[in-house]
Amino acid sequence: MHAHIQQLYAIANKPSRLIIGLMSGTSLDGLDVALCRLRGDGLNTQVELLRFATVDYDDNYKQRVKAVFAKREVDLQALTLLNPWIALEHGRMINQCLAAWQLSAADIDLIASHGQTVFHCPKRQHQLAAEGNATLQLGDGDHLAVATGIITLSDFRQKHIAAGGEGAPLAVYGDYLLFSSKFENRIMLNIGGIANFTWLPKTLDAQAVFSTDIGPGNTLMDAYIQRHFAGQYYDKDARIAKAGVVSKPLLQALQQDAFFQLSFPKTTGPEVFNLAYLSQAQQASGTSTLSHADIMATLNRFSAEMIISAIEQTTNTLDKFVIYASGGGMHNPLLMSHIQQALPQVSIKTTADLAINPDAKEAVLFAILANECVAGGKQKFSNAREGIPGVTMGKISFAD
Ligand SMILES: Nc1ncnc2c1ncn2[C@@H]1O[C@H](COP(=O)(O)OP(=O)(O)OP(=O)(O)O)[C@@H](O)[C@H]1O
Ligand SMILES: CC(=O)N[C@H]1[C@@H]2OC[C@@H](O2)[C@@H](O)[C@@H]1O[C@H](C)C(=O)O
Repeated sequence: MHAHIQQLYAIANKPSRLIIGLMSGTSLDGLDVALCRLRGDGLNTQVELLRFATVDYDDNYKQRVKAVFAKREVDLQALTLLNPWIALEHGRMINQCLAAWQLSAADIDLIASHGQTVFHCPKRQHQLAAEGNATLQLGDGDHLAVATGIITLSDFRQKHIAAGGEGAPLAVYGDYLLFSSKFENRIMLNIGGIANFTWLPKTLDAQAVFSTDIGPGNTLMDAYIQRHFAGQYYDKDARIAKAGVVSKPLLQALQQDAFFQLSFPKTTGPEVFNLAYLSQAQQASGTSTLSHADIMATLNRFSAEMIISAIEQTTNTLDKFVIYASGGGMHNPLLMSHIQQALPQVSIKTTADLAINPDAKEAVLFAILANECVAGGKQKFSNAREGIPGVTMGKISFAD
C-alpha cells in the first residue's frame, strides 16, 4: 500500500480530525479559513469551530479574478495562470493563519478547498441542447497541497454535477447533517453574493429537505457600489440605501426574470445578476435617471423581497419555523429589518445560536464534505427529486 493511502487510512480512523475548510465566494472579499475539529460522520457529525479568519484579498487579487469572473469571453492565458496562482495565494494565506494560530502543517489532517468560482452555468442558463450543467472553480488542489504540506480535498462541485445535480447549493449536505432538528422547522438562510437557503423540516424527512439559490444577495448592490463609489467595496451598514427611496417600477422590472418563476431547487450567479441586468431593468421601467441612493434602496429591497417570497413559498401555511441567517448580508441592517418586518411572526436567529460563527458557515460546510469523503459514507444522504445526489465529493491531492 502506498504510504499516502496508509496516511489517509490513519486519518479516517482517528477519533477526531482537524480540518481546515476554505471558502472564497462570489463577493471576492477574502478567503474564509475555518479550522474545525470533526468527530463522527453522517448524522453523527460533530463540529467544533476552533479558529476562524477571513484573510482579505488585496486589489491585485480582486483585479486578476475579476478579469475573468462571470465573463463569457476571457483571456485564456490569464485564466490558465490563475488556476495555480489562486492556489498558491490561498496556500500562503493558510500558512499565515497557521503561524498566527501557532500551529504547523503536521497538526492539520486535511484541507477542504472550495476554490474560486469563475463561471457557473446550469443547462437552464446556457440552453445548449447537447450540453449539461457545468461550473468552474479555480485554485488547483495539488498546488495547495504542495504549498501547505497538507492533504487537500478540492473541486467538490464536479461530482455533484456528474451525478445529476447543478453543482450547487452544496450547503444542503452540511446543513442536514449538522443543523436538522426534530424540535423546530428551520430555514438556513445564507446571504452571500447570491442568497440561498436550506429547508430543514422537523420531521427530519430527508425526502423533504432541499437547498436552493434564491437570487441576488449582495452581488448587485456590491457591483453598483464598486462601479459608482470609488474606493468602496460594499454599502456598509446600508448607509447609501437608507438615504434613498425604493422605486416601485424598477423593483417590478427587476423581479421579472424567468429565474424567479422556476420551481426549487435552482442555482444562479453573477453571470445572470449583474450590472447589465440592472441596466435592462432600468430601461424597461424608464428609471434610468434615478439617484444612486434610490437605486441602492431598490436593489436592497429587491434582494429582501426575493428572499421573503422564497421563504413564503417554502413554508406556505406553516406558522412555526425559525430562520438561521449566515453570510455577509446578515450584517446589512436594512435588508434584515425588511425581512423581519415582512415575517413578523418568525424568529430570525443566526447560526451563532447553533454554535457556528455565521461568517464561517460555508467554510465549515466544506470541512464537513471532506470529512464525509475520507471518514464517512456509511449513510448516504440523497434526494434525487430535489437535485441532491448521494455522492462522495472532493478530489484528493497529496503533498508530495
Ligand atoms: N456591515 C455590512 N453592511 C452591509 N453589507 C455587508 C456588511 N458586512 C458584509 N456585508 C456584505 O456581505 C458581503 C460578503 O458576504 P460573504 O462573505 O458572505 O459573501 P460570499 O461568501 O463571497 O458569497 P457567496 O456565498 O455568494 O459565495 C460583502 O460584499 C457585503 O455586501
Ligand atoms: C457555483 C457557486 O459557487 N455557487 C455558490 C454561490 O454562492 C452562494 C450560492 O451561489 C451557492 O449556490 C454556492 O455556494 C454555496 C457554498 C453552496 O454551494 O451551498
